[in-house]
Amino acid sequence: MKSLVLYYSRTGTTAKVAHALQAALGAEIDVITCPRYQSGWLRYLLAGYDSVKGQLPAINVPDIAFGDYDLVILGSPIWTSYPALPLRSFLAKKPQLPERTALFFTCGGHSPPEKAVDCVNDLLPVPLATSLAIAQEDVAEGRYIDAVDAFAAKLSAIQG
Ligand SMILES: Cc1cc2nc3c(=O)[nH]c(=O)nc-3n(C[C@H](O)[C@H](O)[C@H](O)COP(=O)(O)O)c2cc1C
Repeated sequence: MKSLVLYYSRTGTTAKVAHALQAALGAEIDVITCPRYQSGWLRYLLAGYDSVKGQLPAINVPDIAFGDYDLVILGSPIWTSYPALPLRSFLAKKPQLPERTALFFTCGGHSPPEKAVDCVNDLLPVPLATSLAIAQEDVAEGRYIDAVDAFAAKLSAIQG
């Protein structure tokens, strides 16, 4: 079974979870980048402003045939209660994702992830197989490995 973890991360939290998930699944991994929000406070404010406006940024996406995978797991932070704009830009391009697509978010923990999960489901032709949300604080303090392992076990069962 061929699986791919594809993530966007502005400050490294989502990247940590993505790499732990890759290791747990023996998956391939790749990244979406977005120069517009790269680093610093001004870029943070811009990310928040654009997110409220729903203004989708230019992104760099790896040149991969996503449909060739049995399972693709998307990863992203939550911004203003929604998926971070670079993931929304990616989904707006209507990539050919496999039927089994899953999702994880990292978040500050001050807004429930349901709205962001619904937003991704609205942008996909087939509903997500499953999803996970992990708080940034838990990642920073190393309390995410059990959740990632449980998620990986669930994903392996989905893969069959
Ligand atoms: C512009 C912006 C808006 C955010 N909005 C939310 C939010 O609505 N709810 C929440 O729980 N966290 C929010 N966060 C916090 C991020 O989701 C959290 O810090 C995440 O783990 C960062 O992931 P990263 O390090 O991979 O970029 C926001 C962060 C940014 C930059």
